[in-house]
Amino acid sequence: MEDRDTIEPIGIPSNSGSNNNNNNNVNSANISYVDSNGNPLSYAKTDETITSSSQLDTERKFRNQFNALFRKSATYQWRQYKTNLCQIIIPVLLILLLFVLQIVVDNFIKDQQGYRYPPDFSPQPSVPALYKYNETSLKETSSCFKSMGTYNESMFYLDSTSSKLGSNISQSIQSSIMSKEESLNLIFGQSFIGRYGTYCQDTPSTIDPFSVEKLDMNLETLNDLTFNQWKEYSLLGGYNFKVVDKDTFEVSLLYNRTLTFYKDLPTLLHLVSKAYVSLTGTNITKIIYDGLRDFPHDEKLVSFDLITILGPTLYVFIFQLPLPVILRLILYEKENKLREIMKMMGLQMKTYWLVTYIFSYILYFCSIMLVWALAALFRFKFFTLNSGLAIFLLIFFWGHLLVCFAFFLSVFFSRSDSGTVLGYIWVFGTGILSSNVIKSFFDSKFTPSSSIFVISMIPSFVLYRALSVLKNEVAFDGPGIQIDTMNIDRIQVGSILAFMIVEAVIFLVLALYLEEVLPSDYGVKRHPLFFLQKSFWKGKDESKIEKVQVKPVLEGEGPDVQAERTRILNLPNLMALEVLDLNKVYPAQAGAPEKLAVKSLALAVDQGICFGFLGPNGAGKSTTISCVSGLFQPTKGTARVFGMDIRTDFDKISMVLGVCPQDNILWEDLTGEEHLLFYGRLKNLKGKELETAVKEGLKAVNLHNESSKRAGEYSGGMKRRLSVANSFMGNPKLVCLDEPSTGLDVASRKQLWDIINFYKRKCAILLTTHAMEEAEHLSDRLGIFVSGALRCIGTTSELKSRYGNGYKIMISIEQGHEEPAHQFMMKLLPKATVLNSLAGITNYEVPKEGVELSSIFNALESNREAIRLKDWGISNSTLEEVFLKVTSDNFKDPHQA
Ligand SMILES: Nc1ncnc2c1ncn2[C@@H]1O[C@H](COP(=O)(O)OP(=O)(O)OP(=O)(O)O)[C@@H](O)[C@H]1O
Repeated sequence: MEDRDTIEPIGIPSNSGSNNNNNNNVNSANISYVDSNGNPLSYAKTDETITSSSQLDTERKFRNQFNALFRKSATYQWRQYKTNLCQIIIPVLLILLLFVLQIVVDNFIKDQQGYRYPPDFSPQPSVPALYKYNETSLKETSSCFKSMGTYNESMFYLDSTSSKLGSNISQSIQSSIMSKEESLNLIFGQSFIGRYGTYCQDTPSTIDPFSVEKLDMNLETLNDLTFNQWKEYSLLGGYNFKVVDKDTFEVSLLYNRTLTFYKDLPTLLHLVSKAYVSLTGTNITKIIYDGLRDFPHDEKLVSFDLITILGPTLYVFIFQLPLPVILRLILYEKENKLREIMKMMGLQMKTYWLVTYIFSYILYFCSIMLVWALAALFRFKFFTLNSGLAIFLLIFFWGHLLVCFAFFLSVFFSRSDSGTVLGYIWVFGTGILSSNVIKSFFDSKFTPSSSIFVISMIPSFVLYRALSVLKNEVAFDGPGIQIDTMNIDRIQVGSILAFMIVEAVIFLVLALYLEEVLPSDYGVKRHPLFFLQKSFWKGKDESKIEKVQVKPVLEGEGPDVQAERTRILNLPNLMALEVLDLNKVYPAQAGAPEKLAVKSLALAVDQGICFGFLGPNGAGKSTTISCVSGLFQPTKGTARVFGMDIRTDFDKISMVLGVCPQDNILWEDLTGEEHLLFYGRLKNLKGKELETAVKEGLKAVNLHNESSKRAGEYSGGMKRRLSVANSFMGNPKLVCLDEPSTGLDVASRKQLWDIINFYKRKCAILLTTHAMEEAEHLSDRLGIFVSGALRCIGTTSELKSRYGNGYKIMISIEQGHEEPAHQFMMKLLPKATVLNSLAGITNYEVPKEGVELSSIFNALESNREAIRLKDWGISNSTLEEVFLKVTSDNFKDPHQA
């Protein structure tokens, strides 16, 4: 292992002779940025010198990155099988529930003998006239009519399309009424209603429904005619006038349920009462609507199609259920900064979004296809009568809208829990709203198309619209949507799908845009109008980028920090990292004012060395690393990695950057090996090279025996070692290690040091630590931070000699002889001061200047007996002392002029 005290810059630093100078007399002139030959100082200790960034492999290859991310996501999703299974099983359970409910309802109906549909008319309908419709019954008409109950009045039949309308009809009927015939019956065809009235117009009042010709046929013929022809002639309804005279008007109404869905009942009632009023004048005393009855129709079992009725309400939940799952998938990586670390290590965001899209869609698609298969198996009319193409198109396009909408929502959340909860609230909230409120807008003929348009802008509502169209077409024995009816006025599948596509595109664009510009905890954000900037479309114009020139002098900085500034202005060769007057201000947050975390930081890290960042908590070390690694955008100033600017070339930089952040950023469900494979692939490794790199990486951090264990099952120290191994994958040229040894036991820490020492020379390392021993052991150069600024910079020995307090001498004296021994020491070293004295052991501090170690050694050894000296020792200043001194509140740089 290297002795850090022997590491000096290449060339002879001009302060190297200052070790023996009196600290208080050292001034800025003693610390220089040039060697004895006047060349700028270089500390580089690399195996392979890089002279231009073009020598580096900075290309982000889409194929490799897609492969890396796809494999990682596939493995991750596979491990998430419990969540994914739930996602699939819940809709399946809902379908099963619906199926079971239908069975229960069917059984209930079967048990309720005498129950007839529809049940909720008032007054209650009379028993419908039933035809036992079959070949035999048609032939044996007389027996058929027996089943028609008490219906035995004569009827009048009218259809305006028939030639039976005549000018003398009115009189004929009028006279029939006036002659108090027992009963009159009229049947109207659809064209009659269509011609004379609709619900909202006044026209019905002008109609005289008695202007009909009395049909000369008996009841049987009439019923036969009604039964066999109501479909053909589109008969809407009829009247059975039971009592019609000047005082009383009693009528019952016949309706054609199949044709009108009861919609025309009010019109029919309105027509007849108006006609009666106009016929008889105003002296009516009684109008009795005696009842309703169905047209004669085929005998069939009364059924209640619960599945079709409840379908859209339930399907709107089922089709939306993947939303919270997708949100969780996206927000897990966002919350745990996994997305940011992938970005820092080179991942292109377009690849990230593409792969996330594919996986989200697959999740959705699998679950919905299973629902479809199951519902078809159970013969749900919604899925069996409607055209398969219409259902597929709905599933296909809704999936895209759902995923894009999830992307959009994810922008506004940083925690996966809150996003998932909102997802569920959204699914159930909009589901309930759809079937209770929105339904009436879609069902009503009077909702303006502009309102339909606005409502359909909400994804859940456009889904409901599509589902209810499909449902309407199968309800009441409808034939379902077929390919040739998909775009008819009532259905408009095309326009609904178009809505979905347009919305999907809008939400996707909005999501990607907001991700770029919306302030968030991490990441570099763009100007809100970035898309108007030329550079967005045509690439960056280097000449337009503000040049950052390091200030040669900054007031209040010590001479070594200033010398570093001058060195940056006269760099000897390409640096692994140049930090150029970097400032970072954290904006004010609730209750807390804005914080200047890094102040005009200027330093350079040579190739192949380890540069240590020391400083108390909150000094700005992590912030500096975060700016260099692209987690935060600097407020002012910049940094260059191998000459590439972090403001403009981060895409390239990320390919030669390795980052081990302060927290372990890992996928709990991926193994150590899978982590390394992912980062290796991301950095363009493949085949044997990748395999070897993974093996070596795992061995280096001593995880080779735990390589197939999931990161979530690792101990804290193992996770830390894996984070370090991740950062060194793929031959990075600059590695940022933020407190890598936190939480490691002594053995692991020593092992980590070996790793860092192993990688040194292959790449430059930026190391923050609170362990002085570690800093001393690993760092070729050190900078001590206080309150966001560098207070001193240099090699360990330089710092010790500049800021150390001198030698420490310890003597151990036999009991009772302490005083003469102390007198002896003060005579030998008049400038010595006692640090502490206890139980015969006294510690002295002696300034270095004017002290010769050999003379102290000789004096103590030759007087061992005389002063009753049991033991003694001498040591240099420690880095810890330097640190405590430099970071103390009342520190005044003794070298400052
Ligand atoms: N996201 C943030 N928002 C606001 N202020 C922040 C944020 N992160 C850090 N700070 C503040 O910036 C200052 C520098 O913090 P930073 O984490 O860089 O210090 P550090 O030297 O790394 O400390 P430590 O040794 O404890 O990790 C601190 O005062 C801290 O409170």
